[in-house]
Amino acid sequence: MKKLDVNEKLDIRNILDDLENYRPKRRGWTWRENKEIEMGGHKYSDCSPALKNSIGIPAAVRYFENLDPQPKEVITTEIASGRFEDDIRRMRMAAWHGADHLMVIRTAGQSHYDGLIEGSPQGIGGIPVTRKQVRAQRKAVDLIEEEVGRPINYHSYVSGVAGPDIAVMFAEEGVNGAHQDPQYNVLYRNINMIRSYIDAAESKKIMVWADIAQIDGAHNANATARDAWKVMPELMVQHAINSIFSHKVGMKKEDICLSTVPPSAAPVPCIKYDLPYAVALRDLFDEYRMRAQQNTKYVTSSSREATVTHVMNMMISKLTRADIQSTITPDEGRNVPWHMYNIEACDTAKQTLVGLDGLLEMVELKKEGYLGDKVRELKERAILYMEEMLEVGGYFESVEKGFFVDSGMYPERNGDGIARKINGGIGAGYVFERDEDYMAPVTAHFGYNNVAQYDENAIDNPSSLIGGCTFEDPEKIVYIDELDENDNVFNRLDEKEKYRNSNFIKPEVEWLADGTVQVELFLPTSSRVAEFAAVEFAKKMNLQDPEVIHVEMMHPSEGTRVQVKGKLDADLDISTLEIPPEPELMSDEELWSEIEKRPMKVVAATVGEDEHSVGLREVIDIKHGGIEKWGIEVEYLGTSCPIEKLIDAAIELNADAVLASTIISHDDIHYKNMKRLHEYAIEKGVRDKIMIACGGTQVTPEIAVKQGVDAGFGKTDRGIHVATFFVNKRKEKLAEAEA
Ligand SMILES: Cc1ncc(COP(=O)(O)O)c(/C=N/CC[C@H](N)C(=O)O)c1O
Repeated sequence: MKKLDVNEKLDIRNILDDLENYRPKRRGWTWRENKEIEMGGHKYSDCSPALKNSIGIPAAVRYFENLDPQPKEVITTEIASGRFEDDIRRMRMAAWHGADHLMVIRTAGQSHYDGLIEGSPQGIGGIPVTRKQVRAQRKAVDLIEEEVGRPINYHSYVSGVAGPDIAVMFAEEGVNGAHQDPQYNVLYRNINMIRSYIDAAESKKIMVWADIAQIDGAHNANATARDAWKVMPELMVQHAINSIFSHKVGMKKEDICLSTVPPSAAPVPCIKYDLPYAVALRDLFDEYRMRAQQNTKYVTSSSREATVTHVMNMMISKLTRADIQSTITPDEGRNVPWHMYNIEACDTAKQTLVGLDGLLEMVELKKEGYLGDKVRELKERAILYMEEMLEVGGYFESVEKGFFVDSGMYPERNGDGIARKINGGIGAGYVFERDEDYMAPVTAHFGYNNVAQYDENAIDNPSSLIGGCTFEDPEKIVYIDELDENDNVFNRLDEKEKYRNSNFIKPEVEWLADGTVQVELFLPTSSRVAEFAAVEFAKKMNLQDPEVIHVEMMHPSEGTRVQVKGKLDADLDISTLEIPPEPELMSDEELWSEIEKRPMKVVAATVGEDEHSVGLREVIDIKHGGIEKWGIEVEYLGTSCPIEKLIDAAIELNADAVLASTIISHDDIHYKNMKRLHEYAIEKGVRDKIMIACGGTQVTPEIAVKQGVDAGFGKTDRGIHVATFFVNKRKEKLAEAEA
């Protein structure tokens, strides 16, 4: 497979080529290396080696030459739009933003499929996890990890009625991580508990063979409980059940990850619940891995609010321990996640974890007082819970009695837990004892397997009886390409061919050319009215199927913030765009040495009858990277400065340049002022000695230059642009003078 070129989009058809013969490069999970690193002149204590290619957070790009340190925690993003071919593109974006754990949500209800599904049907709320789609994504991720320079863990779920089948396929396809917790089947998918535990033993043994890291399902109780913090005692019990069960099946403790969610969120005083719980959990399970999941229970349609909740969740991770920091997209409360929000979540995780680097070298958790007492109390509640489970006869009986997800905080009970019958649920009665002569010639098979009846020497290697099973001999895998001639990736690719690797683009949020855009409005009316008004405005903007996705009251009558999504039925041929060349910007070092070598003086003012000063001050002052930052001397004449005064001052001070700002643009007065500056400098006989640069929020550089001045600067230009221009222009004039 050709390596990815950063300037070329991932070619999905290439990925699909010869998929039958793709074999995974490796098995097993990869943890990040945690070491002290030095980057950009800073020392980091809790980070891991940087990437070969990556995109730092916006501040890194703008102020720190893309300084992009990677926290020691593995960072997860959950991706599954329903079209795996579009998920692959998002995976590449997420990897560049620091994700090295790509978790693929399964399509709605896949837990109830009683066998593997094949081909590439489109999913709902996730992708149908099929061999072809897993293989295509793992193959693509091989290329993506080459591009960013770090192994990436590919992950999905081993659960549901076809759990063991999924486990075998994951082992064959080189999947690196999986959720596996029989309690999930029982409580949330009503699959028979005996069946679930038998399947789990088989699945876990297969995962052990494949070195697949396991994540449990305790977080689901958080999401399901009435008040999430009320299930803290039982969450520790759930973790214990799945962890020790997994270990007894043969799983290494460092591959057993507890999926732990800070259970509460503001406006509840969340750290008072979340921190004691996080400490208690890590005290009890110090030999296991922590997979810190972010709170999804109290997420609303406000992506800002979700982000703040997630930052507080990561404060908990940093104050205690997280081996995996799993991110939830901040828009989870309103959409199936969009590209941009997966990336926001990754950036939030990276920014927070790196920003809190070294926290525990400066801050210590109190063992006594409120925290110590709560930690102890939670542990006691958990132990009592387990003791009562034993009293009633064990796990199955306690589930039947509705122990789990009761809305009371144990030992308080409200009797509203999720009860399941030991002999009820899907798959009940479908567990059979293996016959005396039962034998399966396969690797990593749990339980009774009478291999000896055929060959005493094959007991530890049953598949040697058939020359190896699919684990040893992947040629034995039966690869099915497609089953449905309509619902498959090839049809979807054809449908969007116009926009694949072409000059045509359309806006999108999750699928190529899906046309979806989001508009943000402030409407000076009540929330109820704003909701309906926003839809009308969206229609006026030619958006089809407009739908309000977020309403936030600023005041009952003064105003409302509304976000609307809709489809824009328009595309663009980018080859028709007139894109001016990017200005070459000089680096700080170059500018400092140029001005040190040859000082520069500039006279600046806001000209005409214009009192605006902020923009010009931003371009001058050191504070926000103004031209004084590089040693340029500026004589500032203030606002409403006559044209003549500005040029006369430049002459008197023997200045190299004049910098004029004009915000007011009525009747094109800003361009008239520029023309006047140019002409007056000629009248005074100094035009060739003085550089003239003019700027303002309404200035279009190309039009400014037509007035005779040397350069125009618009609203996106900053001090660096002006300083670079002055230095380069002066060099040009000196060269002309010497010629
Ligand atoms: C132990 C277990 N098995 C299977 C599934 C999913 O399985 P179906 O949806 O196909 O039933 C889940 C789901 N958890 C939610 C993911 C969450 N966003 C997370 O990051 O953990 C699970 O926890």
